[in-house]
Amino acid sequence: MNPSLATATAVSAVVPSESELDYAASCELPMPWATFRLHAFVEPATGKEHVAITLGDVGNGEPVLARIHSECLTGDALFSLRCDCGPQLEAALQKIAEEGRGALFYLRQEGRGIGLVNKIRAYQLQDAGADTVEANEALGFKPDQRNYKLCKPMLQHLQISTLRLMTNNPRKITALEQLGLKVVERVPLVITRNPFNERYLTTKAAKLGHLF
Ligand SMILES: Nc1nc2c(ncn2[C@@H]2O[C@H](COP(=O)(O)OP(=O)(O)OP(=O)(O)O)[C@@H](O)[C@H]2O)c(=O)[nH]1
Ligand SMILES: [Zn+2]
Repeated sequence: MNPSLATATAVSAVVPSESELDYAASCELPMPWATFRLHAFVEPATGKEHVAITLGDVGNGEPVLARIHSECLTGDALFSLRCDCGPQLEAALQKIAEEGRGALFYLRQEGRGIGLVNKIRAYQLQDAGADTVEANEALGFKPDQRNYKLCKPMLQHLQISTLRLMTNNPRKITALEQLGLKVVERVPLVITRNPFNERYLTTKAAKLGHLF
């Protein structure tokens, strides 16, 4: 690689920016199901790094099969059975590969926006009997602190205008529509229950409106 190009790219990633989200770089990402494309973005206000993973021609105007996935280190990377995040991530990438076209947005809003350490505090309260909503509230947080506004510049960058969204969460669709984004279809993403996530999934349906 040309060394002057490497320097220019690295410097541009740290130049202060007033935009909501800056595109940084993209590369090929071979996965077990297909070779996807990985796009990196930086949120100047927080320094958080977000990614989108795409397959096929997502910018051709046709609705895009998409997953907007919130970070869950325990479920996505550490095989935790307390939630359904890891299997949902895998199922979404598999469905996109089956269609040959789609996008997954991996947003760094761990623990429904409260962060990893607070999520572990919430799990500790759940080990003592609280449900997932009560635990957030006991820590002084709303049940769901997430914000999907970063999806807008990511979608614009990828020239995606309409989504067929893989989710069981109707509040996520409402939040996206309030941002002016078009969701033309909800594609369910239901994962097999296990004894460890049973109560969590039941609480999500009863208190957070998830459809299973
Ligand atoms: N605060 C908190 N966050 C959790 C807990 N369990 C999972 N999470 C986080 O919840 C987020 C995923 O939320 P879900 O409700 O499973 O999914 P969703 O994105 O709202 O809905 P789907 O699109 O149907 O998956 C991730 O950021 C996880 O880290 C918990 O008990 N407490
Ligand atoms: Zn999870």
